[in-house]
Amino acid sequence: MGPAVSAGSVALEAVTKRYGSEAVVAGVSLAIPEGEFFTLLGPSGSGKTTTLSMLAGFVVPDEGRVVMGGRDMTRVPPRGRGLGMVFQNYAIFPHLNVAENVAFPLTVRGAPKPEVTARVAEALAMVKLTGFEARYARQLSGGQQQRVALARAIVAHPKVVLMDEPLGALDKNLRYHMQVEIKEIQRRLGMTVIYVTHDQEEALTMSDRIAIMDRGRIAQLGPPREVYEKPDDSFVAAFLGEANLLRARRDGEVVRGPGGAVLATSAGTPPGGEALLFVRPEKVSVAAGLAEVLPNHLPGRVLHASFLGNIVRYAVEAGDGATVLCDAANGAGAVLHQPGDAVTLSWRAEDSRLLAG
Ligand SMILES: Nc1ncnc2c1ncn2[C@@H]1O[C@H](COP(=O)(O)OP(=O)(O)OP(=O)(O)O)[C@@H](O)[C@H]1O
Repeated sequence: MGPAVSAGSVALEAVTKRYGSEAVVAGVSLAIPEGEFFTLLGPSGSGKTTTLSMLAGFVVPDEGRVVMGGRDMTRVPPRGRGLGMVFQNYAIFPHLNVAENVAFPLTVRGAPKPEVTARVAEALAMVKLTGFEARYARQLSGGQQQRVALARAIVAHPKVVLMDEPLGALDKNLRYHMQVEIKEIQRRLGMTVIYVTHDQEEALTMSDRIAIMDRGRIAQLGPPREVYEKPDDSFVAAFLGEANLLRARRDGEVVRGPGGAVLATSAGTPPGGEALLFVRPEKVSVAAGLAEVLPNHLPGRVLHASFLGNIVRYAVEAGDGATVLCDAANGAGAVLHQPGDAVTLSWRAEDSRLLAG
């Protein structure tokens, strides 16, 4: 006997999908343990939906295997996979009321009526739609319709739920509420959720791990904080939030940045002399005046100051035409620098990384 395989585990093994000669998913391998909230994040066209569709069974890979709960599912049709699904355009049925919509996955397989009634009530309670049983889609807000879709996805207690931009059509506040609700339901039921989004904040707040996709491949995979703070390359750094990527070069033992300033970094050793120094805007502090030039101190001049409420974002010219973005918290007693002011930028070595140029 091999090791026990949890029913909710999901794996892709070297999966490739081509349309014509183009591989839109190119040799992707993933192993997702049961109960994980796993997100595929990436720009438009990077292969997220195609990857999810291969998990769902709507698309059959040209190469590789799809494995669920230890079973090869590569050629099993969607119905046979026992998954819950919430897709942005997988709308609820207009001719069925809320209770009938939610009951659908159970009624198609002929579940006994008392069980259907009990499960529908339970699922509607979870998405906070008790009392809405008799309504139709046209009598529901966008957020309520998405909740119905969510209730329908979980009603049969699937081990794995796939979600493709389920909150894409909702406004910001509603989106936030639904994010919290989805997370809560996922934890409560111990479901594996595989989630597709191109919204970086959503990915960061909801996920246990994120795979960042770039042109059909996984550029980086890890917990939110790791991919945000320790990007492996400039694509990941720039895609996930704001990033300063300053031209830098190795000069013997030291790294020099804009204006020849000596910069210490914690990690990253690209082979060549040319490199990019990565540091997030919120890790850069801005002080008035010109300080002594030490490692990780750059003299500069404020180009713009954008007041965003809780933070002030500065664009600072820092020599050799480099512009550095710095986010300063608008906390108690915060001093606002003005365009034209001479300032000194600084950050901790461990908050910066040297990436391939
Ligand atoms: N049926 C198809 N025939 C041909 N090309 C396709 C087909 N489906 C997807 N593609 C192409 O595959 C690439 C990946 O598409 P996919 O929908 O997986 O990307 P995505 O990352 O989900 O993008 P988005 O965020 O825009 O939904 C795109 O270039 C797309 O045009």
